[in-house]
Amino acid sequence: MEPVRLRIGVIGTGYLGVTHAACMAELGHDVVAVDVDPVKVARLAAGEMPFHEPDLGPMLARHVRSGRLRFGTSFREVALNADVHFVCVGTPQQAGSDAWDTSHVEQAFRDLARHLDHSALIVGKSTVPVGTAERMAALVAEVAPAGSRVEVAWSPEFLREGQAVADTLTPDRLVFGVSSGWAEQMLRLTYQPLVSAGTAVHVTDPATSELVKAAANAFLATKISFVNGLAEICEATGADVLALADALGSDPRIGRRSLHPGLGYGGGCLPKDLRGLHARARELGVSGAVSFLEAVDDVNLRRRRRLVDLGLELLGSYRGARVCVLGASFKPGTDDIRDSPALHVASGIQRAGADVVVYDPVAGAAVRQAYRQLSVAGSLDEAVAEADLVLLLCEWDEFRRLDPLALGTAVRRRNLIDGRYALDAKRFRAAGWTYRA
Ligand SMILES: NC(=O)c1ccc[n+]([C@@H]2O[C@H](COP(=O)([O-])OP(=O)(O)OC[C@H]3O[C@@H](n4cnc5c(N)ncnc54)[C@H](O)[C@@H]3O)[C@@H](O)[C@H]2O)c1
Ligand SMILES: O=c1ccn([C@@H]2O[C@H](COP(=O)(O)OP(=O)(O)O[C@H]3O[C@H](CO)[C@@H](O)[C@H](O)[C@H]3O)[C@@H](O)[C@H]2O)c(=O)[nH]1
Repeated sequence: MEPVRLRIGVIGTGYLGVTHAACMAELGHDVVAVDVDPVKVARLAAGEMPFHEPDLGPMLARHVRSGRLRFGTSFREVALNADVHFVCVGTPQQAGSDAWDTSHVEQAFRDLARHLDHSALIVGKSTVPVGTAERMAALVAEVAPAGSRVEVAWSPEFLREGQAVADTLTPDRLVFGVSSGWAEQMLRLTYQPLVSAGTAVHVTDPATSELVKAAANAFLATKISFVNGLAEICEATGADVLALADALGSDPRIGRRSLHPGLGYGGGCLPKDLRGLHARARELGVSGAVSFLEAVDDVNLRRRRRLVDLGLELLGSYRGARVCVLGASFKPGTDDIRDSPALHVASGIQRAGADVVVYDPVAGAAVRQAYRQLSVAGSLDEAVAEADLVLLLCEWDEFRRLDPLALGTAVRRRNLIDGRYALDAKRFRAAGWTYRA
């Protein structure tokens, strides 16, 4: 089947929206994207990336130059120039509650639908509480101009930051939560090159598709906390958690991926989606059925406290000590510092009286803006100089290559905590380091 050139709208140009918009252009569609942040839109319209994501910059610039990908702030413009719209706005955790804040989603549907006077499909991609698609369909019916035919579907996104382009263009699966054959057909046409290439397509109802996404992230978080709980038993007994994870993960029913122990999960997705699912279950009166999600969250946060305590054990006191934190983003490959475990630990150690200096290969600017109280080094050498304790909290390749001898001459005391099990303990111990993971 020949690829079809569709007119695609993208609402929200954050990590998900920009990736989705550029990849839709890459699949051959004409794309127009809108956001409420005019500064971000101006940068994107000039072909510039507002955040760090490997491989995305050149693709974005190429499609902006060719005119196939456009950015703006006018919902009317998007409504007039597209037939399939993807809503990619943020759904952060509500202040003072575990629930997802869906106000941006509601606003986006409202602002788009009131301009849609033709036949169109609005596809939610944001991660939301189950039942949101149904609510949005009712909202659209209320605000769309009389005579228009606008349908709502939900197709959650599973991309990982740092691999966002590859995950979008070669996903494990596509999930189409639709209420009609027409909506399914529009989504199949949108993703036609991927469907033709054999990507698994799961066609279901919107509510199930919303739950698939929340369940996937809750399951990944559970795997990570499971191995991290065992890491603490290993610490108490001298057992080797990496060997345990390898042996456990080689059972295909369990799998080795997302079973890497360490400081635990952070970012703009896993923490808030786990809590959001639990909060939704509470609203539905079934929270007991997923009560383990609370334990998953507790184990995850316990890892951060445990790391602060471990540093104290090594130093005796944080007062007057210089502590170097390597890595600030929530994982390598991104400058995203939302719910960053590394920065949570860095702030805790600073509050305990240490002089903390943070270094990250790409997230330095974001840290300077959001954590004004932390000092941020411009280079690895500057960060490690005269340190009493080095903490590796995000496993960038630059840190994996650290030479224990060279590092040993830069610091004041050879204390190292490898919060991500990324370094060779034997090499560091042989070079005189007190190494803990
Ligand atoms: N980041 C990821 O890797 C990823 C992957 C899969 C799913 N998701 C989900 O996708 C959604 C977006 O996540 P993100 O990481 O891209 O968030 P983000 O904060 O990076 O981006 C959200 C964008 O939406 C814009 N926005 C807010 N309200 C708007 C409105 N009414 N109209 C238009 N634009 C609006 C914001 O200005 C911002 O640019 C969330 O639900 C998230 O859980 C994210
Ligand atoms: O074995 C592992 C794997 C990950 N992590 C940590 O877990 C967090 C999340 O990692 P990852 O899942 O790779 O990153 P995200 O980009 O947050 O992606 C998750 O969240 C996205 C947003 O919903 C989903 O689309 C993805 O499928 C889902 O993997 C990071 O802090 C990692 O350091 C571990 O500690 N151990």
